[in-house]
Amino acid sequence: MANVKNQNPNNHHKHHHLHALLIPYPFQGHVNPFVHLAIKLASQGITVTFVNTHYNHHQINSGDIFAGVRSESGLDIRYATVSDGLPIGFDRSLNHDQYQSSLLHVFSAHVEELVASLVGEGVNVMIADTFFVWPSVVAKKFGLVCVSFWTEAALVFSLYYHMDLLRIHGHFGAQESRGDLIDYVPGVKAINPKDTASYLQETDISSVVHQIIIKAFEDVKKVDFVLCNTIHQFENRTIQALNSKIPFYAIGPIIPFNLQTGSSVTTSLWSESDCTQWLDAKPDGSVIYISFGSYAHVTKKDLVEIAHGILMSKVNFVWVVRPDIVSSDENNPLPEKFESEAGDRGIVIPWCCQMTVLSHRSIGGFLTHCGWNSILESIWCEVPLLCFPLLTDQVTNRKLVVDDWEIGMNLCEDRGFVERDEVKMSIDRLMCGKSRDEVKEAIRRVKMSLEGALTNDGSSEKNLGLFIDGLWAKVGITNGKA
Ligand SMILES: O=c1ccn([C@@H]2O[C@H](COP(=O)(O)OP(=O)(O)O[C@H]3O[C@H](CO)[C@@H](O)[C@H](O)[C@H]3O)[C@@H](O)[C@H]2O)c(=O)[nH]1
Repeated sequence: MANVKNQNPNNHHKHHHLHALLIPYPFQGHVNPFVHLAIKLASQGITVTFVNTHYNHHQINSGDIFAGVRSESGLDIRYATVSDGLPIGFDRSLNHDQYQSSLLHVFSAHVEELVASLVGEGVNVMIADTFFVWPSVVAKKFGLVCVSFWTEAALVFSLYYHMDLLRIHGHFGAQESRGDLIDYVPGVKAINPKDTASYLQETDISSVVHQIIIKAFEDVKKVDFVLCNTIHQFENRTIQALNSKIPFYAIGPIIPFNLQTGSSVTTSLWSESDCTQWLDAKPDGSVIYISFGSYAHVTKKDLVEIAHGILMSKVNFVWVVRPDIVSSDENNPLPEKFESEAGDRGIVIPWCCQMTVLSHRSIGGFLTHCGWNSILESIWCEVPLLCFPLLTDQVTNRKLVVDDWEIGMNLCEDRGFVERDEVKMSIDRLMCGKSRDEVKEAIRRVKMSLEGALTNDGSSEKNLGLFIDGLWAKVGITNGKA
């Protein structure tokens, strides 16, 4: 299995034992990197207990998701489930705010019960998603070292971390937000407020998501370590500045490499369609892959414009149209004759194994909502991006991809206005325009940085080592062994 190393027999800490409890925010874009972090840590000889919610466990429908990895590679990864506070049949997509409220107010009580039952098994570290509002409290209660895992870019972390500064300057939480550049956040080069996470741009900051973010970023100031799914080379200054406040380790990219070598952990919350045979029949680089991730909704109006733009462009496509992409009570959001008009040029599927699709030789572009995992996976597969950010960090990720790294293009210049002619033109530009070669070249360079970070003396591998040393030191102290 790629990226999985054997336990190091010379580990100078062999007399102790680390056992980490990993608790992802229960969304696909968080579960995926947590699963691969679990494998990474277990490959370093750490015992891991991975926690899925009952609901996600039920959706994944594959029993103990680590059974295969355990038997093939002997990694000590255990699996536990916990209630998110709602019945399994509850429609979490349709009732987003109730779901988030349950995670905000109820989830920690269930987590505490689980942790209480596991401390007897030697759990001494908790690695929880930064979006949770309770990690430092729960960790303290059970005497665990507390680690926060941030599954987005360090830039986004830094802006949330400095919300108080943004507030003082009137860039967050003001009745009328300022439009001038934000040029005072340590380690962050001047940024247009329009490029910050959508939640930072909203004037009403009383929503449940705002309550979560505000509380979560108070809590993260009390944890022992932060891990981030980025690389030093991408966000050097931002990471350095954060490091002066909190031990912050860039250990990315954490993506499903194992899919390329056959051994895998099932994480998909929807069942996957296999389109490999269809892709096999298409010429190299001729297909655009389209997906808007697992979380965001798209309006029917925008979806219809995109559909027409795709038809007009004449390129081949694979389009993931999640069953709830508009809303789970809207069954068929695409224009009536879309699939028949597309004919053999394209397929529409509810979900797929994204890494398998992206790494197929026929894929030449990715129309994406700019979820952070999608960006890392696309870079890894050297697939240029067409950006259609919808909300949250996706807005900032677009800036990184298009303006800073130049590895992608905008779908629409005005984010609020999607129009079929512009969609067609953008798809054509990405797939066969003059600037395509430059974008391809840039993405190759960025991919090299990602690869470099993962070599033995690469920055992410070094940071992982430093983090684990830090864990040992902390566990030693909390165990009174120093
Ligand atoms: O058909 C599909 C579509 C997606 N994926 C996978 O699902 C994950 C999606 O993650 P991401 O691209 O980050 O998007 P979201 O699901 O939208 O993720 C949420 O979480 C991310 C960070 O954790 C944020 O960057 C996003 O904005 C937020 O919406 C990726 O690993 C994809 O490989 C599949 O396997 N099959």
